[in-house]
Amino acid sequence: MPNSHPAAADGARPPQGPPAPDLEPVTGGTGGNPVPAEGRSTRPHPTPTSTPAALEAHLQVAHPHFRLDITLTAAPGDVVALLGPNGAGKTTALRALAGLTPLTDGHLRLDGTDLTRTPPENRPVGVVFQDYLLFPHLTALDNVAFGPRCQGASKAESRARATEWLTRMGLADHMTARPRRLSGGQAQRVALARALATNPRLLLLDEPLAALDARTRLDVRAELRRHLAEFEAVAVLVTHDPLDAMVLADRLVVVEHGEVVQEGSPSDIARHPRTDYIARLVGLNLYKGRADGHTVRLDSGPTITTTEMLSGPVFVAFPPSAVTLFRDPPTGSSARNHWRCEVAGLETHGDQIRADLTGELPLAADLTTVAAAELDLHPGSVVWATVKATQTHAYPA
Ligand SMILES: Nc1ncnc2c1ncn2[C@@H]1O[C@H](COP(=O)(O)OP(=O)(O)OP(=O)(O)O)[C@@H](O)[C@H]1O
Repeated sequence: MPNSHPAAADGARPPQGPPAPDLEPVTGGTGGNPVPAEGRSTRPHPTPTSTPAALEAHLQVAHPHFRLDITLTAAPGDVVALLGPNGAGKTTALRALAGLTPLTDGHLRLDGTDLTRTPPENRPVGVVFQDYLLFPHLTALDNVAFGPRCQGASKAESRARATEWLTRMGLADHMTARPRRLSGGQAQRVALARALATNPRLLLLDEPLAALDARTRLDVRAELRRHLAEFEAVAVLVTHDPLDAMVLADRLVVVEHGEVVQEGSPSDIARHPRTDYIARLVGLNLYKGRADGHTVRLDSGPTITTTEMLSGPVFVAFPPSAVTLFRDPPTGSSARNHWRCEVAGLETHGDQIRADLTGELPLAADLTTVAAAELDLHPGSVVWATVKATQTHAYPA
């Protein structure tokens, strides 16, 4: 989130004021995105050495109290989502890709061209910022035409390209509207058109749907998915929202504490989470232990019976919906797994109640409001949690 950084220590900031619509063309340009005016140069884009877009980056950034060290690679047409908790370093990574935050070490290659030291305005990169950063005094058309114009296209050619992109985005009737007259979803599409109108080889999107209300978000998410599927170069998006990541991206890269903790397809990550953060994100209870046949002894002591036959270090996961709670120690239950727990908290989760349980095995359990009332659950209640072996999923750690 560019505007939430404690200090623009690297000199990157939103535009100080709108450019004149008939601005003299400046050669180069980061997707027509607002880059620091003082950083503009007249050098053209570096010429790619091969046609297909491919990202290969090792991003190392050292801030006073934070260190980012991640490797990112992407094939042409890939949509990669950087997912992670607050402060994980997602925005820092995105800004490093855009050249807005300099690398302390590492490299960035796009289509085989080394861009490590290329200033932002000379990178073939388009950025959609979280709050879009549209020029408030320019029409939608001029906002989008700004990028091609900066790249040296004539005024007529820039406007023609902007018209084409806005039409593709379903905004033909809003060409002359200024940003304040656009809805959130429309402004998002103008920002996307502005980034795409320069034919970027790398498209960066920072929390692209965060500024939208829930209803608009649903529509814009589906639209954005369509546009990203058509985009033939590399797209990297940053998000907190697992749904956005799963819907929009082919590959997720989960970042925690400035490092990549897991990457893979959305379904692989959902099935095999490797950290607590990811497990919570996809709504699973996750434990680490050592398997010996069908029994997994957790590092914290208790055992879980699973259907998989494994040996050595493993993860075991099961959803909160797989947990059944009893007030008394279960006797007739067919579940092989039962643990004594204490209710630490209760919260509404959709039309269910989610119980946060502590004890020999900390876990989350979902139950209906009727079941919660029958069990007379409240913080401090002692309950027995059971899970069938068939509801667990074990995989090598
Ligand atoms: N210019 C800067 N100077 C010093 N520290 C910075 C700077 N920019 C970011 N940081 C620090 O780097 C860390 C990572 O921040 P970053 O914004 O990249 O995280 P994030 O994953 O995008 O988080 P969020 O989801 O909250 O936006 C934070 O601790 C932040 O305070």
